[in-house]
Amino acid sequence: MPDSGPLGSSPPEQRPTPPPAVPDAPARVVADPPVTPIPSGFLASLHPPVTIPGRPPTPPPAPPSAPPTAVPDAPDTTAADSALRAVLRGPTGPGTASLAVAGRYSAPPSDPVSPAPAPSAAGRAVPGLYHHPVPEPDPVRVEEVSRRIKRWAEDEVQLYPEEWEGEFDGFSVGRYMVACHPDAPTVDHLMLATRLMVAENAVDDCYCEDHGGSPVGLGGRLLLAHTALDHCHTTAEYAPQWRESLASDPPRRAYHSAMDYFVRAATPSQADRYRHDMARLHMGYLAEAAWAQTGHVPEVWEYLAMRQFNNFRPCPTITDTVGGYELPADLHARPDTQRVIALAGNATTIVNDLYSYTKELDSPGHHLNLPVVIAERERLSERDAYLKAVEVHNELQHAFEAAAADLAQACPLPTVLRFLRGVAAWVDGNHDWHRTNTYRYSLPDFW
Ligand SMILES: CC(C)=CCC/C(C)=C(\C)COP(=O)(O)OP(=O)(O)O
Ligand SMILES: [Mg+2]
Repeated sequence: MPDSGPLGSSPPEQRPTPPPAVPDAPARVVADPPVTPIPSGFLASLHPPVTIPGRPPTPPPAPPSAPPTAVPDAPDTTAADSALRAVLRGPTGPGTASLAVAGRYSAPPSDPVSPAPAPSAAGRAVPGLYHHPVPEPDPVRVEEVSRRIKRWAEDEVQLYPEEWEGEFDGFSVGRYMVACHPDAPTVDHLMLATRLMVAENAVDDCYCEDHGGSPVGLGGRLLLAHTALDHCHTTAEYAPQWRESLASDPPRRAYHSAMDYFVRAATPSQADRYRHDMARLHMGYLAEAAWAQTGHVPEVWEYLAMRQFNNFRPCPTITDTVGGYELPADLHARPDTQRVIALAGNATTIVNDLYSYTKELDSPGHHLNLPVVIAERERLSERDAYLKAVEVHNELQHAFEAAAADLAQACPLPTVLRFLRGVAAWVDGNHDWHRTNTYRYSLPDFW
């Protein structure tokens, strides 16, 4: 990798072989356009109305028949949301077209607060969950990303044995990443996110969860895998053993290869941002594992703190690399940017807790997720705990949108606005993938 010293660099023979038919060329960073209009009501463009061809707009989903108990679900048209909509719609006027997010905003202009139609793909949204529908992901891109990622998984990193192929296909990572990155300029850019997503899930499944994972010894495995992302700079005597270790199991091969592609497309500070986020993720895995080993059920706030680390954060924070531009490190490091990112990660991860609830109840052991922890710690029925977890999610999602609006007002630079739109697109795409992935998830029977 370009940013590694001599002892840490991968030898040429370990580099992934570019596929022969449609090359996975390294994606390039594209300069951000020099446009600086300050948006009024930027929030609106975070979640533009979704229009599905051939369908008239339809009203928003009806509220759940059993409404949440503490914090009422907010409709899609609150004052804060209106502001957010305007901000994230992006600037208008001469020279601003390139700031619009591709695909996402291609529908004819309409009332920014008009409700989105019912989603076209299968899968029901969690009743009462505050979310924003997304346009159907571009099927041509989905197909191409799906084709390339399978080739990468099978030919470049030998990720899974034959019997796991159905599960790999059922994960639908192509649909996931196309929905989450509507502004990716090319499929090569989408592949950066797709490889990392597959690698992250391989580590979670094989080291932590149901494909051979265990809390026992997890720290050692994670640390060694982390060196595929953050190279080991060691002595001449020991470096070859470290290099060999990177090819020694599917999770490490996947991390190593996915990171290699990513580093070649990212700036050094983007790569380092990703490493930092992955260290956070691994710390979260370790806290979850430690609690599993001792049978500890955390307080709800402690669980939420753990889940802030065992979290999707590394996915939305690469939105600029995948979009072919860079949010400069000093803007990324601002406390208000960090708050936006943390809230986005937290909302998306609680979405996972809600959609994966029944899967996790059926899995071996006592799998913690937010409804389970609330039920146990606050002595609520499973249903009431689940409904409360929906409210927790909604509050996090609203807080994310409010924080994004504040940041857009405080720092209305084009790259900041585009990054905010990218994070919001990731949040919405993540929800859509969970909703539509009926191979993997099903809702409980609480309504
Ligand atoms: C893609 C990525 C960074 C994943 C890291 C953490 C992770 C696997 C999640 C946030 C998803 O949660 P969970 O492990 O509960 O996943 P499933 O419910 O099994 O889909
Ligand atoms: Mg889960």
